[in-house]
Amino acid sequence: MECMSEAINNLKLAFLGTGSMNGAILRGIIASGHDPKLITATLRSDSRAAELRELGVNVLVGAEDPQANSTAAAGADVVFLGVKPVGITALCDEISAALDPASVVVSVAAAITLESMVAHLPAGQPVIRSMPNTPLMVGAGVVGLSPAASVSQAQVDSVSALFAGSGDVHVIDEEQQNALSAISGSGPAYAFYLAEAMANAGVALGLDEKLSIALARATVAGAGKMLADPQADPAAMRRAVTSPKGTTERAIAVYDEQGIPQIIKDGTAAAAARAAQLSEEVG
Ligand SMILES: NC(=O)C1=CN([C@@H]2O[C@H](COP(=O)(O)OP(=O)(O)OC[C@H]3O[C@@H](n4cnc5c(N)ncnc54)[C@H](O)[C@@H]3O)[C@@H](O)[C@H]2O)C=CC1
Ligand SMILES: O=C(O)[C@@H]1CCC=N1
Repeated sequence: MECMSEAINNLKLAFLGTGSMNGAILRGIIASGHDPKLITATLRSDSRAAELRELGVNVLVGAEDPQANSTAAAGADVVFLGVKPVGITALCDEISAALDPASVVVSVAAAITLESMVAHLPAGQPVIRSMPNTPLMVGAGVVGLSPAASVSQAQVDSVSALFAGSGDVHVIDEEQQNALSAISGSGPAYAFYLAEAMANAGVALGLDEKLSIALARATVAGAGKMLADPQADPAAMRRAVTSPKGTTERAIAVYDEQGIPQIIKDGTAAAAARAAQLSEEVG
């Protein structure tokens, strides 16, 4: 593992389209010790360039330099594609001539299949479909990786090690990507939604809004920290808070009666179905 961390420490990285998701991966990788001087990030406009430059990374802005993505990709060992799904194949076309045959292309886009990327990259180019999540930026993320047949085990290990400094890595069959996306890719939004709903509920119970937001935020964050233990059992932890004939029991009974578990199933099924639909539309 020490050898692997030495090997990945020298990798040159390119982040093409450095918005929320690529920005979170980049921050996680820097926080885990990667030299920012080995990283080049591109943006379409310069509105976020200053904050990226403050991290010590090289920033190229497409509006000022039409070659920005190709320049960043050239000579990079790993090239993260972080634009919206609809822009991924065009970005593959744009950078194809600049890519080194040994560079590993890692797409973070929902729904865009390996097959569609392979069709827009040079023959045999190593490419990985990934589904990360934004908590990577605080070292508490999750990512699912699905490598194409062109990717060697050593390359899978390198990309896994890059992510492993800031989160859990799961190598999965591509068929599972839409389901993983519905749970861990979108999942941070569900936790934030719960915090929002709890804050609003506190206000309805008469709490001051600022206090209610502070309570909801710290409670969801604290519960998340407890869940971070790999041995944590969410059901057992819920039961530990739920005293027989106590207050929590009443709340959970209402949630069960109103079908919250089924509602969560329906929501994640809708997210996975949307990914499949997006694959048809743009993949
Ligand atoms: N936001 C999230 O939590 C997650 C997002 N994703 C995936 O990440 C991808 C990006 O999503 P977000 O980061 O949320 O969007 P975003 O809009 O925050 O970031 C996209 C960035 O790409 C830039 N961009 C667009 N076209 C470009 C081009 N041709 N060259 C260089 N830069 C360009 C935009 O200016 C923007 O900064 C999507 O494909 C999405 O499916 C995956 C998992 C989670
Ligand atoms: O909402 C989306 O489409 C992306 C993929 C998972 C999280 N955000």
